[in-house]
Amino acid sequence: MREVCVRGCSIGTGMPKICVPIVARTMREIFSQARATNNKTFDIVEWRVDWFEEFTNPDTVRRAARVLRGILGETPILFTFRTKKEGGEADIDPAYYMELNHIVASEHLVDLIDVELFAGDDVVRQIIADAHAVDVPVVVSSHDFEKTPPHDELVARLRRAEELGGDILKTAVMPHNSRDVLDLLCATEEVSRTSERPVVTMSMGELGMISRLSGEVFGSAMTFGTVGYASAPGQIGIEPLREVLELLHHK
Ligand SMILES: O=C1C[C@@](O)(C(=O)O)C[C@@H](O)[C@@H]1O
Repeated sequence: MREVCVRGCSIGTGMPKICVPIVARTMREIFSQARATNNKTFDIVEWRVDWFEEFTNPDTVRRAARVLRGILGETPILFTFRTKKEGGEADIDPAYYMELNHIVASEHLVDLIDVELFAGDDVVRQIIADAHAVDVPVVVSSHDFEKTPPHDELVARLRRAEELGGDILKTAVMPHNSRDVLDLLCATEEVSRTSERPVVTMSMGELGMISRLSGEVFGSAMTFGTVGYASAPGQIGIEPLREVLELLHHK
């Protein structure tokens, strides 16, 4: 399916969906960042749990997820633990990575989960199997905060995410020149045209900002925008983001 639907939000059709990251260290910050999104127009919230200083306690994670749900209502929640080597704030033991994802998916505390492609095939397969058993779709993601790998490598990573069973295929990379941005856009166009799954890509930093705006043209189904707090370089506020997405929207 080229479309993934969560709480009525279709990822893979129409305008790219806007996802707002929550990058909070404490319960209080989770509360205030979530509240700040109320009355704003966007589609999905990504809870970047690697920022949460109590992520090692599953009960606190459960409690925080319930707080989020209480504030966000029907807004879909994407649960993401981003490890340091992929640009995140913390590292996690693979067994606990699997356990945490299993808890939030099987208890339906969130609507989508993110698993890192480079966590290793066995870990990725297990997390996907657990999530699919309870009908929770999985984003399989990869990141390079240093550079943009060559076109063929970008395509290979997205295809591998699909082979492993990912429902959404995602990659974020850092450009050093405009050619790198074009490579990312080319790979996005190619995979989105030929794969069975929605693709989400971004070229980071200021140079790559165009890729966060042009998803509908080149085949990226979701884009990350901020309500005050960015989780990666090059993200812009959701209001200007939405204006440009609407401008570029075609039926
Ligand atoms: O993987 C991604 C994409 C991202 O790195 C970006 O560049 O917008 C932001 C992260 O929060 C998210 O998990």
